[in-house]
Amino acid sequence: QQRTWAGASRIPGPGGPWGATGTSPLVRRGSSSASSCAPEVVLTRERYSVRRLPFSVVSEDDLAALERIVPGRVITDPEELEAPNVDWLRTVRGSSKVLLRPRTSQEVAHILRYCHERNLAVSPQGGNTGMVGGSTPVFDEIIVSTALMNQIVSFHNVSGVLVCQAGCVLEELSRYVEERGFVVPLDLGAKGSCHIGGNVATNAGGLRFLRYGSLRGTVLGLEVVLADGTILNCLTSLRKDNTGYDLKQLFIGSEGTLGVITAVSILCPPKPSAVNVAFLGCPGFAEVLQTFCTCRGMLGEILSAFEFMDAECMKLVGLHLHLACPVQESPFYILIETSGSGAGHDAEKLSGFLEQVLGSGLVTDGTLATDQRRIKMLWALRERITEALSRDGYVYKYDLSLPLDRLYDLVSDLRARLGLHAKHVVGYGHLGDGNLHLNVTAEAFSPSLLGTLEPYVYEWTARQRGSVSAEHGLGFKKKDVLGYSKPPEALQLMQQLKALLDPKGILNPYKTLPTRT
Ligand SMILES: O=C(O)CC[C@@H](O)C(=O)O
Ligand SMILES: [Zn+2]
Repeated sequence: QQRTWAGASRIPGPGGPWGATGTSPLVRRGSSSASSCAPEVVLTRERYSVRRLPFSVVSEDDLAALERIVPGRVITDPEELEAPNVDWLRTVRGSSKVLLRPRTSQEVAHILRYCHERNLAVSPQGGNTGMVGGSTPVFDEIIVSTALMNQIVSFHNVSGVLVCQAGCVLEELSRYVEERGFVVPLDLGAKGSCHIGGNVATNAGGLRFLRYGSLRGTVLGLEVVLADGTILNCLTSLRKDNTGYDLKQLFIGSEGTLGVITAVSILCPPKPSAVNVAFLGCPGFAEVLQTFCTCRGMLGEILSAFEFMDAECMKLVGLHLHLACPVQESPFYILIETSGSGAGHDAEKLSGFLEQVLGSGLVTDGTLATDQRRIKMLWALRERITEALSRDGYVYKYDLSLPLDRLYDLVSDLRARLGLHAKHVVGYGHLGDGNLHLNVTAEAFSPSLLGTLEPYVYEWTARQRGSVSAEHGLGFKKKDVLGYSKPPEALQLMQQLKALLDPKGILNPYKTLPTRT
């Protein structure tokens, strides 16, 4: 099986779940089949003591009926079901016995109509690259995979509007529109495996958020199949359409709990002709923030990414991925990307900015890339942190929105609090969006370490009026902490919307909304 990370690929070697150790980008997010030496993942229902809801159990008659809906695309082979039952982080595992591969929205509609009637639970699945266990079943839910729904429907080369099925892989869409002079307004480390439908269902943020904003703005229309099999065709390509409630927003970020997204219409901006990446070393977090202010002031409209990582992250990408630090060792590193339409103009602005931050001591060392190969190399240091962390052990992940001036305090605080109980406590993320990725690694999952981290991290975040999930969603792992970021009235309305759209609760159960006690 081919495994890819950020577009690069290789065949897995014998060296463990991530293949042989080496220098190439090896890991495909979304496939946890890995090699046979990978330790078994504990069943979600056991690790988290979940109670199965009273759904029907798939019978032989059901299998025959489903076979009539998607002939030859009903998968029941336990070996083939292993990977889709486990998340790519290998932290949650369901026990689904059936995976379906529809090709069309009509087939999805037939499947859901049938499951609704029979009270069978469904777990929609795209690339299975999420961070919060949102796309893997918890018990025996039927997995409905979008893998074969991978057709581009249309692309308009004046407006840049792309319409495609939900199962298109992000990187393939990027390649397609780039050949036509546009870019997809979304980019993330899992681009080689994630599906656009899953991206929209989770309202994925990613690396272009600072420039192009949320999918809530760039997704123009959606086609969604509701729990009872109704096809809701809101697949408009209009930029402006102020008629009634904006129903698509309900499904963006609903993680497959309100409907299954089957097609999307997305506005692609023109491809910038001049791209530069600067990688800088900073002496402290205060200087990182100062550099951000200076950068916004001096680069203005050409700034397209402002990412940061701490020294621990750099240590881990060096240790596990053999990526070399391109600048002098520093406590913090910043990656700045500019995207514009005039190479000369952008270069002039950038050199003025670099002169300023180096001269004032905000930055101690830096390197600049203008060619594709070096740009990719610098981005790899930031994009592949997740992969390096996964090789370090069990990873506790927190994805927080915090006020910029307090953004790193929680990392330092936890490092002191956890001491030797953790292997590494790292902080990195989309600083330009106020989004911290706080990750803690340990040799193995431990309930006591989890107890030290939670609810501490969530309480800390709530005190700052931050968000307990900036961009990864809630899925299975974070569903019970929603109340730290939303008031009880909002939670209640969410429950009511769920009951309205999915009265039997068959769509992605045990996800997004808190367990009712
Ligand atoms: O692994 C994580 O915690 C973050 C993953 C992703 O959102 C990123 O920004 O690299
Ligand atoms: Zn991120």
